[in-house]
Amino acid sequence: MSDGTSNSTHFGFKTVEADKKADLVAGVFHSVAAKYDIMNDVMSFGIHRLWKRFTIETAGARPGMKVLDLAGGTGDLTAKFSRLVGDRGEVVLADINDSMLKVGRAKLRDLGVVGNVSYVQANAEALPFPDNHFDIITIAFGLRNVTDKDAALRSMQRVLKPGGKLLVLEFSKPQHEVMRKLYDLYSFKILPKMGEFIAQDAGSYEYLAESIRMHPDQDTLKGMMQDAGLEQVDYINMTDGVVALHRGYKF
Ligand SMILES: C[S@@+](CC[C@H](N)C(=O)[O-])C[C@H]1O[C@@H](n2cnc3c(N)ncnc32)[C@H](O)[C@@H]1O
Repeated sequence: MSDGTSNSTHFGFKTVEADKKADLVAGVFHSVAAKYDIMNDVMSFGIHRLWKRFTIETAGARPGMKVLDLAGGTGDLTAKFSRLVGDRGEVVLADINDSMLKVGRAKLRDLGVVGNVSYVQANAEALPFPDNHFDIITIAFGLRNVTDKDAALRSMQRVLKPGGKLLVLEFSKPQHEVMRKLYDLYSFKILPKMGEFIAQDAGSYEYLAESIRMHPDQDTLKGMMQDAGLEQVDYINMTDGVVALHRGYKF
């Protein structure tokens, strides 16, 4: 999100020129791509699988639907959607980063997820799809990395079909002080050390912790989705609000 008064934005806790952020984010994901899946399991103690499972259940994908897994990375959601929409359906895994797309495509092929999945390198801020195209759009742990989040939400609203649903799964604000303190301790003291030990990359995991703190909280994101034209927007906190699933419709 630009700060509105200048051409600057946040990259974690740093203030950077808005047009530099995408390259900095690209550096992070080129660096973590190969170890992304193992790090997700280790860092979240496997809980990211439950957050994603709940997202899939909330999406309500049915045979024949068109689904966009935006910022889809290594394709955890795509794999599940592919089975749900079946041969008549279509899943597009879109991501700005070719390293993440390559890891995702190789993983899904190994899992036998082929036929109804396509891969597109795209920036969430300017989606290369027609208006009113998808029944469901998900963006999981992607939005906080996007420079212009408002433009991205407008772009998602544009490509959603009338009656379609947008789900934003993202880190958010823990609801209780005790949880906030524990979470800070974990994020700033332990997480970068795990990143160094497992992926030899403390910097990327420092960015992860910082980018989470800079991301809009539950109600701010809800307002941003409404401003982008989404309706009946609500959210569900998971793990005390460490993560929230926001849902909005286009009518
Ligand atoms: C933390 S990963 C999440 C991957 C996957 N959705 C998941 O939940 O495991 C964030 C992804 O967002 C992608 N990304 C960052 N900025 C983006 C943008 N502007 N447009 C599209 N994808 C973007 C990154 O390349 C990365 O693959």
